[in-house]
Amino acid sequence: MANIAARSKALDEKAQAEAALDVEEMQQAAYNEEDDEEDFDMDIEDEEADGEPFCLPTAEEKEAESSAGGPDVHVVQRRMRECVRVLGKFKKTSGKGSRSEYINQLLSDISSYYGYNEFLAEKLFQLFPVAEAIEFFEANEVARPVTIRTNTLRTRRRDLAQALVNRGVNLEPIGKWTNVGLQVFESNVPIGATPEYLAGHYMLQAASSFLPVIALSPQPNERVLDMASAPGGKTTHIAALLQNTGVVFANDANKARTKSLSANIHRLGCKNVVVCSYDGREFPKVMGGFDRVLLDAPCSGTGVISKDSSVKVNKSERDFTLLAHLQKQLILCAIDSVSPDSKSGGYVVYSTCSVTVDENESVVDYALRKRPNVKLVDTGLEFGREGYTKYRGKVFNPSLALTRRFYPHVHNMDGFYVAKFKVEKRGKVLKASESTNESIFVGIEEEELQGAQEKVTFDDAEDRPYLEESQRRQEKRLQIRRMKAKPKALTVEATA
Ligand SMILES: C[S@@+](CC[C@H](N)C(=O)[O-])C[C@H]1O[C@@H](n2cnc3c(N)ncnc32)[C@H](O)[C@@H]1O
Repeated sequence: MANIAARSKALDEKAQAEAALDVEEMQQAAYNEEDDEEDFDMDIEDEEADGEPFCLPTAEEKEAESSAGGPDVHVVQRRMRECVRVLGKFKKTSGKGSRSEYINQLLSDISSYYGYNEFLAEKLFQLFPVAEAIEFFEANEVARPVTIRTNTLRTRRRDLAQALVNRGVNLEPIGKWTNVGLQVFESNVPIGATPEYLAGHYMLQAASSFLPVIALSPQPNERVLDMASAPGGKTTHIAALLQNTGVVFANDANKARTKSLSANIHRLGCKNVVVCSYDGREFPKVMGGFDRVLLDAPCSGTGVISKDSSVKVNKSERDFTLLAHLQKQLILCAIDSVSPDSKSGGYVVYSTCSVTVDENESVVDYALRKRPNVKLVDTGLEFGREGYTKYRGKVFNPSLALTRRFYPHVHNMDGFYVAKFKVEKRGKVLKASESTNESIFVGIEEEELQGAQEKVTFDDAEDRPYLEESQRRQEKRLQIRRMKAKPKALTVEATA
């Protein structure tokens, strides 16, 4: 009896959790609807003028599509547009089928049209309201502007711009937020082989890559660790901001990649850099007490798909789990490598060129929970969207709003994420209260904390429910797809 009662309680709890998720999905749908209305008014009018009502394809139509080697590109385009329109106006459209049927159709069309595996298409789709998701996928098909960073150790931006203009390069400053960046519109010469390039007057660097270093804001004479640094775009930027004073330890676990790192350091005339090759998780045992640490973490690269389209098909759920695991270990080591007694610093910047929440907010939130002596601070960046404080049932520390997200379709730069932490003195530890998320000071013995911090452990149990939930949902979707793929007569028979 006790067993039955326990099972029934568990089932009730599960049903409650599912109901809560449904409410969340409906809220998200309503939010999407509000957001989509403005953008899609034009399309709606166009389609209505056609007078052709839109229906999802039947199982027979889909079978015909797949036996013809996949759907016609124009059919897919129209269907995506229609699904976005229907989803944007879902309550007002008396279309056949449920919201999830339209979403499944749209996801399947996004995968085939843009060439993503279904898992990644869905993961990225979930980040945005429906219409915006399409803008994101579209932006990934277009190359970002070519940008360069002036190496202020060798020249000034004005002089560099003049020298390049004289060679037939058409360029302009990137924007007010950087005083070293130039955007190249066209060039008569290969921009990676000009005499100025060879003389180290600039670095060919994506605009988004400037952001973590601007947030880090290294000050002259500081000791800085760049934990994952090859090929050195950010290391050389740090060295320049230090004006060749202090010291930058440029580390990368991949020894082969330290060759290009060293080459860039020499070309750009950085005299304050020491190159080393450790697994980042060995810090601070190898060396600690830094004023600032940059962790530009190894990531899935979902922010740079326009540069590397292989990401579309080669990333699985397991990759994201393993990457997040590594990122969580690295971020704790980065924090522990900072000296809380630093007079001028005491900061860690965490960045990725990925847009997924697993690799960004989840990692930062984890660090806040595991290291009560750190807090998030303003990145100092003038633009970028706020990081998520809630995402698909996960609730993060409210201070995650201080972190910044950058997107190709919004900022015309690679997708990027930047978070900045201040590391406090360990004797006076900031601890997030579990119930309120408010920060309170609690005294923790220095030794106790050191002991707790020596071993970087990873909380596998924490991610398990999310993995299980995602697996359950994936199975449910597959089931729906299988049912839809069955011939109609059979489906009727089975349900009768
Ligand atoms: C995003 S890239 C760094 C780009 C670099 N910061 C720049 O601006 O040029 C990530 C780097 O992390 C390195 N890496 C991967 N695992 C690592 C680990 N466990 N410890 C340190 N570095 C690691 C990779 O070799 C790769 O060079």
